Amino acid sequence: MIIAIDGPAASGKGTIARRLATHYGLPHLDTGLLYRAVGAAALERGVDFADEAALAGIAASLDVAALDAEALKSGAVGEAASRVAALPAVRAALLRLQQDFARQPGGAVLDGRDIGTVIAPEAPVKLFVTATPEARAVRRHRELAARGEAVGFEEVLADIRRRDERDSGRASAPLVQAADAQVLDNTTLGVEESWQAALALAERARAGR
Ligand SMILES: Nc1ncnc2c1ncn2[C@@H]1O[C@H](COP(=O)(O)OP(=O)(O)OP(=O)(O)O)[C@@H](O)[C@H]1O
Ligand SMILES: Nc1ccn([C@@H]2O[C@H](COP(=O)(O)O)[C@@H](O)[C@H]2O)c(=O)n1
Repeated sequence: MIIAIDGPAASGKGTIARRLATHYGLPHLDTGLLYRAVGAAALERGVDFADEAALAGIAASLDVAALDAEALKSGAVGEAASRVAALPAVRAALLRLQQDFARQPGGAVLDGRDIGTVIAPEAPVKLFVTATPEARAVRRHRELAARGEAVGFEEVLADIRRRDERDSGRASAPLVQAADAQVLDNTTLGVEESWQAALALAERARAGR
């Protein structure tokens, strides 16, 4: 069974995806980490963000087993990720890897922006997890503060809005709700309530209701 979870930045889709994976005993891929790894490498190596061929080369040679999720979660890397993710050649270089992960025997849980629309449109369970930009900025601000990143709330909110615009407005695999996705708006829900709501929606989709 493939479970596809999409949604904007800091909507809580990763938290839900991890818990669904544990609940159903499925492998999980946070596809945002792939774009973050390309963005981080570009920053580290000083690659021009307009050099699509060089960035696609980095994407094609990613060692997925070596991704350091913790190190890739900084605000600067998130911004770099959303810039490289707008480039069709970068997306093309990461496509097969994600599709193979989704289609492994027994299934998988993937979260990102285009899982239900591009990577695994055949997924029987599709959730689109969202919340207002303000609610998401509160979450991201708290998360960055816990990492020791001293950044103001207004800056985080502006970053969230900029990323929403870039992710939804790009021509290549934009962030968009799949027609057959179930929407979970967790603006007023805490982590536990959001998880319970997601599980109920997943169970409903599994039962074909
Ligand atoms: N319903 C919720 N209420 C409050 N905080 C939440 C909720 N869901 C997740 N969080 C917290 O918000 C932060 C972002 O959550 P998470 O990483 O799951 O979001 P995401 O959509 O996967 O983000 P990204 O787009 O960066 O991958 C985390 O610190 C998480 O613990
Ligand atoms: N399937 C995906 C996943 C991510 N992106 C881009 O990567 C950026 C970082 O993702 P996070 O989920 O870790 O925040 C994100 O802003 C997207 O631009 C993507 O395009 N497709």
